[in-house]
Amino acid sequence: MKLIILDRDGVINQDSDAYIKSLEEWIPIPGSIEAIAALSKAGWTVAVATNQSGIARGYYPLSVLEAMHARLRERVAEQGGEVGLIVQCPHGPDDGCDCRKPKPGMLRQIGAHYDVSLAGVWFVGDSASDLETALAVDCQPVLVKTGKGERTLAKAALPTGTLIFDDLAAVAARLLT
Ligand SMILES: O=P(O)(O)OC[C@@H](O)[C@H]1O[C@@H](OP(=O)(O)O)[C@@H](O)[C@@H](O)[C@@H]1O
Ligand SMILES: [Mg+2]
Ligand SMILES: [Zn+2]
Repeated sequence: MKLIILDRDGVINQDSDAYIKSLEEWIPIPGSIEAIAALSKAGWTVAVATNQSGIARGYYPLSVLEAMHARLRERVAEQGGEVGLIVQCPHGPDDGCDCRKPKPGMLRQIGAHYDVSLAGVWFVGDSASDLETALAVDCQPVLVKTGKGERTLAKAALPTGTLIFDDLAAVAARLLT
């Protein structure tokens, strides 16, 4: 099974240090919707694993988060593709949950959902915690320079073997060649 797992904010849509708090603030990164559609039309299953501590912080309700994910599915479907399982962690940093990245609970949930091994599965993120999450379950860490990606690159050495791309469109182009 061709499975790829994406972080959301900073990879699929623009991110903000003030969180993405409304449907209006949910703005796809140029090329990302098309990349997801192209991958899915080529037989890839595209899943999403996203921290959403804004829920626990009371910045936006679950209904707004669900509206954002419905919009994502809508936009990809308009391009003839589809989005697979979207898993979110609504908890805060102090809630001690098992799903908040860099804990790998969401990736494990995706692997179990599709009944596949996560070994070598590309996990595409923009932050260091995404890369850490990938390593925890033997996924292939992939960094994009969108969102917080440039900051992640500048901050510290990346895990050995991390693949680096400008954006999700470049990730898809590599996988589809
Ligand atoms: O990149 P993903 O996982 O899809 O989502 C990240 C968001 O949940 C938010 O995560 C927050 O981190 P804290 O949750 O406050 O540590 C901040 O980094 C925000 O800028 C960001 O929008
Ligand atoms: Mg992110
Ligand atoms: Zn959680």
